[in-house]
Amino acid sequence: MSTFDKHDLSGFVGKHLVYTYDNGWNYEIYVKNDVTLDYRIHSGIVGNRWVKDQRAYIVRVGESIYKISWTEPTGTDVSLIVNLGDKLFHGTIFFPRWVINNPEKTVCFQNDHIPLMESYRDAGPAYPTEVIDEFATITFVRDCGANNDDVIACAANALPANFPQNLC
Ligand SMILES: C=Cc1ccc(O)cc1
Repeated sequence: MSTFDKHDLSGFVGKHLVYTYDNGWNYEIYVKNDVTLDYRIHSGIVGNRWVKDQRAYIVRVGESIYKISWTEPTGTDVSLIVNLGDKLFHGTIFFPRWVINNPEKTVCFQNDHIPLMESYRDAGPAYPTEVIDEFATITFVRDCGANNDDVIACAANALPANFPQNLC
């Protein structure tokens, strides 16, 4: 029997995190509410891609441990473990083959191009899936409250050079 309320996401909703995967890819997420996240990619094969209002499954699996999973209009599937207590993060990204072949096609503010992303997904090729399975180091965490549209509001290449220090 767990000692915490697995339905209570109040310790996670509103969190804004910046983290770097062990492969060097730098990412950022904002947990907008119980079922939604925004994210921005700073570097890696799809650096400068950003997304708002991605629907996600968000669950609490430990005192300060959460899991976020979703499937994208591109056909990319993602599952993240965020262990706030130990500042430990792990991500698994399941890229369809077409994204690996042409990552630049997904580098945009996705919300403005959903039908295009779905058409790429449907055209494929989907397989073989490329699985990226990496730990990450959380370098920045803050609380921004729920449903704050100012947290992620531009591409990474439009941020000030001192980001995220300018937010403290
Ligand atoms: C493909 C999106 C994505 C967003 C955040 C993250 O940590 C990994 C993948």
